[in-house]
Amino acid sequence: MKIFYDENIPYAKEFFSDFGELVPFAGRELTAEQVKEADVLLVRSITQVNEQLLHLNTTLKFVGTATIGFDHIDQAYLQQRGIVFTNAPGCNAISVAEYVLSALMVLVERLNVNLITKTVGIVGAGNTGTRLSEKLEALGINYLLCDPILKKAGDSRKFCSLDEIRKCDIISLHVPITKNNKHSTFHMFDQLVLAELSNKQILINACRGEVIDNQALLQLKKNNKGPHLVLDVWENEPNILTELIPYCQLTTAHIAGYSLEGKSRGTEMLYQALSKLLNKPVEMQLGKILPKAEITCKNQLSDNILDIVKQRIFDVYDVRRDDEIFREQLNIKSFDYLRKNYPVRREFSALELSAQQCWSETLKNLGFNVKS
Ligand SMILES: NC(=O)C1=CN([C@@H]2O[C@H](COP(=O)(O)OP(=O)(O)OC[C@H]3O[C@@H](n4cnc5c(N)ncnc54)[C@H](O)[C@@H]3O)[C@@H](O)[C@H]2O)C=CC1
Ligand SMILES: O=C(O)C(=O)[C@H](O)COP(=O)(O)O
Repeated sequence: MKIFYDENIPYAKEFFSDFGELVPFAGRELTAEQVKEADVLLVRSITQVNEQLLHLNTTLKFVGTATIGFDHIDQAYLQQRGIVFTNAPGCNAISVAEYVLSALMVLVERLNVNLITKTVGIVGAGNTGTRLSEKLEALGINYLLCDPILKKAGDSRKFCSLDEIRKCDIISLHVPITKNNKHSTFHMFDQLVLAELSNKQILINACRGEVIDNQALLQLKKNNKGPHLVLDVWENEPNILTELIPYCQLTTAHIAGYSLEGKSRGTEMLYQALSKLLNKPVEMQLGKILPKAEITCKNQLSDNILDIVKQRIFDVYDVRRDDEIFREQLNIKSFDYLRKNYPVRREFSALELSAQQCWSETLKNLGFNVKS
């Protein structure tokens, strides 16, 4: 069996060697000729999987993307060919939620904001939106959820409209990119919507770049208007609108979901799905492969709970590191290079803390590994 896998899939060898011959490929460069003998194709979000790629292949049985997003997959075509498809729902939801939290902690400092008095509007209450809401709840920060699809499906949580979200102090986007349906998200934040936002609000996009009209955003910012921006994702990646970068408070190369755990969970989920398809026992576990984290905790300088939480968050992940790399290196290295060579980042759960302090419960609820 020939298993073609994107070279950026972590632990592919560990998980898939027993299934057959492994053939790595560069995500944006895979051709129909190369993949024509594949039995299994494992991709990440940058490989377009469609008829154009697969028309020479007659052997493919399984396509897996080690990501939650599947806008790069022509599912109807795969179905028509009888090829089993799976994505990796939730694999990186914690990672994105921790990215957002780290960004909020930076902006609290920089803009002198009292988070406890603010409301965060979460658009999309799926895996990531939910993880984020849980972390905000742990901190006692008010939030609103907008997800008309889950509301209609009978989700018992309280939902609000997008109009209400637009009035929130902080808006964080966690929707898939969709076009031509009732709940399309393409340019959900277009010129008209963006123009309504004030320069006191914060807009965070860590889902898909096309949810915000980037040109309209740039024009607004050039006119000294519009919200504070945290942008992880961009229209037309990897050829992004670099003019927007100086107008962002924080800006990164689509790495919100790139914790080691987040990326590797995607691999593990594909391994589980392929094992099921081939009736093989699930013998490998990510927990046994992941290295022990090396995280240094800085001394906490305050007894204020939010300051303590902020320090522990930055100990594990300070988004300013990625923002600096992006601003300094994007002229020299490509967008894809920065993603491919992303430094190791761990999730809060990788930091073991003792439960002696009164704020331990808060840290535990945020996802830190608190031992009693
Ligand atoms: N920056 C990054 O590294 C990452 C980006 N993503 C992106 O974030 C998106 C969300 O991720 P997950 O929460 O894991 O996906 P998910 O599929 O679990 O949740 C998405 C939610 O959005 C809702 N939704 C769809 N259209 C909507 C609309 N018009 N208004 C409000 N809600 C709507 C859906 O009902 C669903 O509950 C992914 O589709 C992906 O494109 C995901 C992971 C990492
Ligand atoms: O899971 C998703 O959806 C994402 O956006 C991933 O973080 C994308 O990562 P790559 O597949 O582009 O490495």
